[in-house]
Amino acid sequence: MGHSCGGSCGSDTQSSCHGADAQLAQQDIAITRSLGKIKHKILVMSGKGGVGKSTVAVNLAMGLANRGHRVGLMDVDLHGPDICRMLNLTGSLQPPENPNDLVPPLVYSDKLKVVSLEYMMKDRDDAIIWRGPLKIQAIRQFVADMDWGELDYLIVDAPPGTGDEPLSVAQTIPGVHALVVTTPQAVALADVRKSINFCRTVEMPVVGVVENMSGFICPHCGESVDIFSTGGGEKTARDFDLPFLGRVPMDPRVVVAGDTGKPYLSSDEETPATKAFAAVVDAVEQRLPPGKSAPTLDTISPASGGCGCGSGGCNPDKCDC
Ligand SMILES: Nc1ncnc2c1ncn2[C@@H]1O[C@H](COP(=O)(O)OP(=O)(O)OP(=O)(O)O)[C@@H](O)[C@H]1O
Repeated sequence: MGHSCGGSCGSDTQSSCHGADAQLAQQDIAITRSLGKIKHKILVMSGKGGVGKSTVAVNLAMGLANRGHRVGLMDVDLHGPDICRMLNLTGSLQPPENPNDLVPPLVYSDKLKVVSLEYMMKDRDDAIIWRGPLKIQAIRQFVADMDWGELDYLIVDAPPGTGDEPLSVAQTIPGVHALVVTTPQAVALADVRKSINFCRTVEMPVVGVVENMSGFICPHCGESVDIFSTGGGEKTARDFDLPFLGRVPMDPRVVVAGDTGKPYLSSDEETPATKAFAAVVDAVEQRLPPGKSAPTLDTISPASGGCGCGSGGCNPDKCDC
């Protein structure tokens, strides 16, 4: 009969516990190998569902790729993976010829590669009912197995909230920065503050806040109507001493673009929404320049003295106030 392992792995036997440790260590090596040639990794987060996180992720990826940067887009939203639909990508991931090789992502264009956890489902309309540890393991495996090659940016779309998926990404992808998407109304802003505090807790630097669905531009008279109010995202960014990356208005063409699988930024049309998305891309490029490695927590989310005091948390290692 086997004896219980004294560690925290919950394994029945010491040998299987050590086996699991070795497997995790192997996976860590594979993750480092898979992510080693990627300059910047950005996790697109939101406190609340339906605020346009996937829309921002797709258009950010598209905008960066349009400027000639090599971009990867990874959908780890197990419960509602939308990225492939938004890009009209219908292919499936092909296993490499040599089973020891990494899996090539789908190719959207020569500058944009895409993978989605959707490809782990037998039927894309199936609902996923997985407990936390299984989700964490799936995300680790997914990151470890992908052959991204050299990239300037990897954009990761996670489900809303501060659950297992964003936590797994924060813990699995070294050097990842969060980009927080919100809408301007008070209920969304309350949730976004939780997201920012989550980032502080897991020590994930925040590249900035985007306020989506900020005003509706009437297609008839061109006047802006503040359906969900406006300016709340910018104020929240200011309150937390974080960069504000821009405000994207509501535009029915954004919905059509997502539903028909043509990212809005792929159109040549100049509208307030395309200009706003382009401004967000400018801000990301400026804060995380493609030719440079990622700045540190202190430079990206400056707080008083760099310690976070007065803006949602204090890191005692850095605090001398
Ligand atoms: N600026 C915008 N103008 C008009 N519609 C928008 C805008 N941004 C997003 N939408 C629409 O809002 C809906 C929700 O967007 P999206 O799926 O990107 O949100 P999400 O936050 O990723 O959702 P989920 O919580 O399900 O992951 C979609 O129909 C999308 O087309």
